[in-house]
Amino acid sequence: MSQSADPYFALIAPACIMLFGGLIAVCWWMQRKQLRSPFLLWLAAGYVLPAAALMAQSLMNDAQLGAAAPWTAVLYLSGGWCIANGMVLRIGGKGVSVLAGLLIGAATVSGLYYFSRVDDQLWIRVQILTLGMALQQLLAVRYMLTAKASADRLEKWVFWTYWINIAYALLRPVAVWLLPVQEVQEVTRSGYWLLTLALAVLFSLWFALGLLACCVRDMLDVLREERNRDPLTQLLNRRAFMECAQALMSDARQAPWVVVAADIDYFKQINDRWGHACGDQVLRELAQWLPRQVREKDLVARFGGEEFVLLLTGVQLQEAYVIVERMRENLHRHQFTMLPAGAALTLSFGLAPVINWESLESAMMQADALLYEAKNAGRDRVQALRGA
Ligand SMILES: Nc1nc2c(ncn2[C@@H]2O[C@H](COP(=O)(O)OP(=O)(O)OP(=O)(O)O)[C@@H](O)[C@H]2O)c(=O)[nH]1
Repeated sequence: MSQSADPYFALIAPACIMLFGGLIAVCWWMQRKQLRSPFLLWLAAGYVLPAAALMAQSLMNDAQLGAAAPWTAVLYLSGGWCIANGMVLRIGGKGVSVLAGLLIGAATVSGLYYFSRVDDQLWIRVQILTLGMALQQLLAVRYMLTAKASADRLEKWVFWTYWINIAYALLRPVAVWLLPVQEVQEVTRSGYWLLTLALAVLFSLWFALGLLACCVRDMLDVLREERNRDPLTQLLNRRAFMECAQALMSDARQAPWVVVAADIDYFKQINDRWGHACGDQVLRELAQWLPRQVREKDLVARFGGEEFVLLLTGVQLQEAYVIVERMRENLHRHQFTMLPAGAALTLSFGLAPVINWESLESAMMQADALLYEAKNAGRDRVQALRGA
């Protein structure tokens, strides 16, 4: 690299790697509030550190390369460890062993120190460093092999390109070794050498591209979730409820359906007596309790205030009435954490059958009207269409 006619030309590869590291760091910044996001910082470091080392080396002459070898190696090896750690955190692991990383690092740097200060051997240094980096990345393999295989194409891309990077890091020294060139200086100036180097950079960027695509996909998922969820309870909001209902009702095998309008009784008194924060906590807890009362394919949404809407799937109105009546009774026995023992919380319900997607809006209006009938009849009761 240092022998290049124009050393600044050699900065292109490390600049590209640095750019990818920077882009991954930007993804981390945008997702930093997500619990899982720190893995992105490790992956960004895994690109930035080796890129910095490669940049520095691109501007060095042979003597400087030898003198700086242990220091630049620390950057390369730390980068390899950061990538492995990021990969393990990404799949939900606790990270790779620091001790193993330090041991590999110490052994590699000692070898490099010897072959730069005691016996200056560029070729052996290159081999030792490549092996050290591959070993750092191999630390993630145990976790990756035990992780559940993902069916997602982007995840597969990231998984396999990681393997390709490790395999190539292990094979590259062998491939170069087989070259019929005796003098190391000739090797490092040969087109073949540069090709193997370019391939290493290419595989690494290919892997980073997959990672970035996953980051963008994850960000879009988060945005979609935020758009679809009620921020207080994390239940579906009205818009998402309608979207999900339309998708559900496009499958006639799921028919018939019943829409349920539910509203907390005297919720204002809870706010007034125990404070708005207590009211919020009651809403959150109720939002966790409601889905447990129905089946997984049923929809549960909060339309605002203390009003919830459910869409029960594959049930006649009579069956739905039994389900909701049981729900109403179960609620009497539920102790809300923020409410004093014995403080009752009740719901009033209105139920209306839904024939198809086109009739959902009118069924929701019927359920709403029935809910207010239930309120007027004394609350804590279930009101369904008479004669249905
Ligand atoms: N804590 C909290 N309160 C809310 C929220 N949204 C609406 N409320 C309150 O819910 C109360 C609803 O009051 P009302 O419409 O009179 O209904 P209610 O007291 O439940 O009486 P009925 O529905 O007639 O049984 C109001 O005091 C609102 O301020 C919320 O997100 N958090």
